[in-house]
Amino acid sequence: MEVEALRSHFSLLFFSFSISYVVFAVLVEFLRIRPWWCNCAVCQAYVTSSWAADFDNLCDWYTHLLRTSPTRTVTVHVLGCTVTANSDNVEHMLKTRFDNYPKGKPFATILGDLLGRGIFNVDGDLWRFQRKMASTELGSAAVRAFASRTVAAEVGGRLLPLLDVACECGRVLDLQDVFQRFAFDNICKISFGLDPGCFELSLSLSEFAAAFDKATRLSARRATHTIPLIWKAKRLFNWGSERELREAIGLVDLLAKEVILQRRKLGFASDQDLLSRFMGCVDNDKYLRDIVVSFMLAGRDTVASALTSFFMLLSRHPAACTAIRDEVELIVGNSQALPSCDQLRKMHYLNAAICESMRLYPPVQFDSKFCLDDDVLPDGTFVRKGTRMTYHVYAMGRMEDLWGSDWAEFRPERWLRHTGAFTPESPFKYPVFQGGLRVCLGKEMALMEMKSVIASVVREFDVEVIEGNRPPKFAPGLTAIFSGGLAVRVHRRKGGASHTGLDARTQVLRWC
Ligand code: HEM
Repeated sequence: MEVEALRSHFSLLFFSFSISYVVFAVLVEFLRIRPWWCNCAVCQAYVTSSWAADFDNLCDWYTHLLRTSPTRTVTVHVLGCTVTANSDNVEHMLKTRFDNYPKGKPFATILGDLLGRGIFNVDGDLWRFQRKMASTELGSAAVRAFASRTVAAEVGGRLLPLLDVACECGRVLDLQDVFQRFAFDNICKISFGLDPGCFELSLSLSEFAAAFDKATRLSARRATHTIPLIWKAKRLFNWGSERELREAIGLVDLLAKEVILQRRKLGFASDQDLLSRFMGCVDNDKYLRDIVVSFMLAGRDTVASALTSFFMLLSRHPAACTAIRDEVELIVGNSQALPSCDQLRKMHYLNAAICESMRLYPPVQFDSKFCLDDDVLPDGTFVRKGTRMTYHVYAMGRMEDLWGSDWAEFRPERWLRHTGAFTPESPFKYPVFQGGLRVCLGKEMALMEMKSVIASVVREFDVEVIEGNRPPKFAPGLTAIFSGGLAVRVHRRKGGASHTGLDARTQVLRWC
């Protein structure tokens, strides 16, 4: 009887606590500056999703809004978000008034379950510590050389043999999936000193990859709610998408745990990879898990997305493909060896083609910060304290005032001087790798990785994109992933070397 009474007391207590929490959260939500309802045309189009009648992707709708705004800045009141495609505003946020535009607490809450205290999700000392460690590591000559050897081994030992096998059996490949596996292997080897082939996991790597995709997609979805209380309540009661997210993050945790375990097994004191360095000064496994997940996210989807859209564009621009082949032949000659780092550095046209492709299809389509104190942007827009301030990279690559009237054309030449030398653009006009104090730390590595893949693949294969002229549809998420992937058929070019030795076939099996 006493147990029964205790149980009903406990239930009552839990019930009252939940109700009080919900009432408290509702109050907090309503006291915020953000209106939860707004009749303006932009907010109505957002709330009712009527934009979808005219645009394939949300990013295309934002591009249209920003193009028609005289300041290239718009506000979506129901999201408490100001979006800009104005390069002066971007410089203001990322450099001039960096301290007024941190990631902020709301962002940390939205991505907190997935990224925890990893570099993407923190400000202040936690960010400075991780940035210092990572930039020392990724900037060192030894790591650059190691990264270049690793990428060459992945290209020669796994990627090219896989394409060979696909050629032989006339198989249709999802190129996006192939590049995700390739980029995942690379980031694990370079950042953690581990080959995913050695992981001892209860599920296959593709099941973990699917969980990773789901976790990023559902985390990003939180930011699209006009009333954040909805996802917070769902999380509290472990309902629907929030339950799915919790399960997916559970698998991501298992994968990160395995990475840390393997690194410990192999010993980390003498190793030079990024994770070993962090392990030398961090003894908190949850913090190490957050660091591992952030680097997986940084290195896998961004590079895979950039390579996938590159091959999609190349299939529509045969002249650019010929120009890349000519450049590779001129620099590498008839040698069967993969291009070296020095040779890749000399490929100016290829560099230009990659930048041009990411102008139209940036892997990170937009990025947000939070305004700490009331501010006025260079274009005169007033930004109230607590506003989410987003710079829209995808829209910026499509602005006539930034790129000229031929902005819609894929034209690598716009990045080349008359001498043929590559000329970079201001990172605030082209914030594909962000700019200012939090500029991407993996930029050079990513460019080397992409050049190595493209130079090696176009030399030996023709990549035919199946039904390649449809505009791509992006899956919602933190990076630009094509929903449905990119279906291709690969054909070996005359004189292309075969990579299908027995050894290579065994390697390929892991990716099939
Ligand atoms: C094409 C490939 C890539 C693109 C387009 C890209 C783009 C970006 C962008 C836009 C940010 C800013 C994100 C934010 O603050 O919210 C960023 C940050 C970062 N990226 Fe990359 N990235 C790429 C590849 C890589 C790779 C391969 C690494 C590998 C190590 C990497 C490591 C990082 C790190 C550590 C940061 C955080 C910097 C900080 O907050 O101080 N990225 N990247």
